[in-house]
Amino acid sequence: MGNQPYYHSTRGEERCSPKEAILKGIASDGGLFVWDDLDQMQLDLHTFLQLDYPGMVQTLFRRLLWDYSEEELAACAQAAYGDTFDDERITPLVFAGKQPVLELFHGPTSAFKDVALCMLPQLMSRALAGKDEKVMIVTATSGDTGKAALSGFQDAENIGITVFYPQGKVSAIQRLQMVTQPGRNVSVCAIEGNFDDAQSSVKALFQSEGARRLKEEEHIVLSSANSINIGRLIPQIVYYFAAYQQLLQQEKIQWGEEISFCVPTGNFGNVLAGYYAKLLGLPIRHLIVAANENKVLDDFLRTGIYDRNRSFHTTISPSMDILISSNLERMLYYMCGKDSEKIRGWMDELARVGRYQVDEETLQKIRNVFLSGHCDNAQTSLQIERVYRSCGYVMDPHTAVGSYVLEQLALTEPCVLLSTASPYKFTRDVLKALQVEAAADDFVCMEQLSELTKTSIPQGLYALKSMEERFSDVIEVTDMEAYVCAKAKEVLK
Ligand SMILES: N[C@@H](CCOP(=O)(O)O)C(=O)O
Repeated sequence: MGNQPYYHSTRGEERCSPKEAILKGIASDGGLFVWDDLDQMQLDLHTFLQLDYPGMVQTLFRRLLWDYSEEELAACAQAAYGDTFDDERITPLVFAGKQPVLELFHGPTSAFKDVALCMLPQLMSRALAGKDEKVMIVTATSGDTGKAALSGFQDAENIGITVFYPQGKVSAIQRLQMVTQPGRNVSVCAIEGNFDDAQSSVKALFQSEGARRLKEEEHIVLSSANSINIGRLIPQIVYYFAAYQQLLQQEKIQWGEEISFCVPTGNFGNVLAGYYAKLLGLPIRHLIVAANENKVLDDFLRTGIYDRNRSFHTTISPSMDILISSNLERMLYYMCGKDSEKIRGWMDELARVGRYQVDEETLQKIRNVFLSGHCDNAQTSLQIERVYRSCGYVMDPHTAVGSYVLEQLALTEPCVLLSTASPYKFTRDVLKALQVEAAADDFVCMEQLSELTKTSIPQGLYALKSMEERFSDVIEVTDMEAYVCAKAKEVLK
């Protein structure tokens, strides 16, 4: 395979081709798949930035997903981005006053997850083709991934999907988006616990007796639609380049000028994609990790100590209510000199005592790129209001967290704020922030917000009004393994 990137576990030797890594989702030792030569595969920016969005996707994937044929990549790009987004730029760059904002929510479910989850099912189906196996996708969500994954995998051949969300800890619209999902191969279930409980149990499931038996007896393998799967992560790299391209086109920056990105962060997948874009040659100065009250990452970036032993806060930016940030492991891998033993040690400590401390050299390298800050609920609301009053731009609470943190840092270089979801997914909290008395009905709230701000309600969200709720299961975390095994047999029979 020459210089082709073989993916291997952050925690050891296990190696896979791209298709195998996508099918597996997570390595057998619990680590995440990475490729070592990422920083030696710089893209030719002059050529790359001339391409349209699908062209950038194909060029990048040709490098990183080398076992897909040209025909497969072209078909994947067409299916994912042909006519699924409501803006032909896919991720349009707009301005809130002087602040550049990359809107990532123009896909079918109105969250940034769509950019990758319109693509992952395409990649997964082609990786599965010709195999005597079926795949059960198991996904944990704190609100946005779940719906985007359900929508992307709906009725995919030989693939089933189960989504677990924390009961009472997602927005009303996020819940409705999931529990009304059509499709013969989908299931949705609430768990008694928080996102971390769901995600940890999903990871453990891959090593479980249930998974072993599904594979042996039913030829069903488990995979993931979370950003632990490299097939989820790679499509997200592209929009960092798209942002740079649009800034150049709008003559806001000079060719080669370094810029920064501010990323509302929970599971660290989105901001990690930005780091990968940097390693691939995009002139990025800083990546800003913006946290809500669950500020485990902000504390880590300040002290080098990752400590999840703290209270879990349920906030108005629920998709970021996370204390175990999975993809940090991949960033640490690159920053600590690609030392799997170190990673294994830190991740073992995290699992055993909920805490680890990185060495000073690694921390310095990290802080050279990553800055951070946090924002509480009250500041989030105030920020939504302040931005709206100052320039008429209406942002969702996650984007507002980023906006607040960015303002606190007062950087000198141009910085793009990533807007991760439509405000209409969080209408009640946005109206409250704008000092409007919200109606009891969520769809009237959408109309109120639309009237007030003269913005359009995303069709997919308003359509929920007439959709039937299909899923009402609520289970204990300890029952997740049995639930997935039963659903896999049911939907993939
Ligand atoms: N913020 C996410 C949590 C899962 O993150 P992912 O990027 O790893 O899928 C959500 O909204 O579900």
